[in-house]
Amino acid sequence: MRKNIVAGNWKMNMTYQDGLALISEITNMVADEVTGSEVEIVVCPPFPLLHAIGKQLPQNDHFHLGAQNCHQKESGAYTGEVSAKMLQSVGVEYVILGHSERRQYFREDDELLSQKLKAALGAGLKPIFCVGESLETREADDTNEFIAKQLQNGLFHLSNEEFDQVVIAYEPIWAIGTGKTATSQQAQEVHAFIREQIARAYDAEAALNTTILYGGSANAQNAKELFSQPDVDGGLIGGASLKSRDFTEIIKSF
Ligand SMILES: O=C[C@H](O)COP(=O)(O)O
Repeated sequence: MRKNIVAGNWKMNMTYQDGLALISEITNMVADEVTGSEVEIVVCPPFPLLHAIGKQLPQNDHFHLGAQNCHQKESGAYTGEVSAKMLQSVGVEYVILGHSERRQYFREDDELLSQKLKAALGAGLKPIFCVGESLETREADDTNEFIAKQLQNGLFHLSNEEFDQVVIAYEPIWAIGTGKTATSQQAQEVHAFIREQIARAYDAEAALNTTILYGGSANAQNAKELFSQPDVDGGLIGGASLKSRDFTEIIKSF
């Protein structure tokens, strides 16, 4: 079901104490703003903070807990890893998969991501699946081809029922953490293209019902313009999700 979502990806930031202080500020600031609105806020802290942050989230339809990664297996001898089932057991509802930082630094490829998607869905989690091109790809005018391939190889093997649970995040790599945001027109073009690809792989209804978020230097100043685009359903926010005032402003941008 298509929704307006603002997801905060804290990445590898925040100690336990800092995280609790941040979430308390966010929930206090946001409380009145979201009453009557339909926006979903997904908070994605690092693993050690998940349970405690989940406990601090108001028990209403607006706040949801997300993780930043999961392992592809359900359990076993995988030292240092965390399974989707473990995440689900501490109240996690969403999990970010295919983030460009994981593709780049941890060599996660389409094959592995396909397995992670299955594991997440099998544990009842909703994947936030990231796609996005490098600057080189954009400058070579290959953005659409690249995104189509990421969707085809990483995501479109899912059944209709599985795909129904997925949120897509378009995150141009050149815009992540660089302060260089895609223009609202650039974001809209790619989001519309992603919807076309979904319609081809599944059907028009699936395309219409999929939530597609934009990520990459989204902030309190540009969120309104980005979110006003017809195919942009919200944002996956990195840096600005670590500042309560900025994150609240972004949430208010719908
Ligand atoms: O997951 C979030 C994205 O990577 C965007 O990060 P950013 O808002 O710091 O550019």
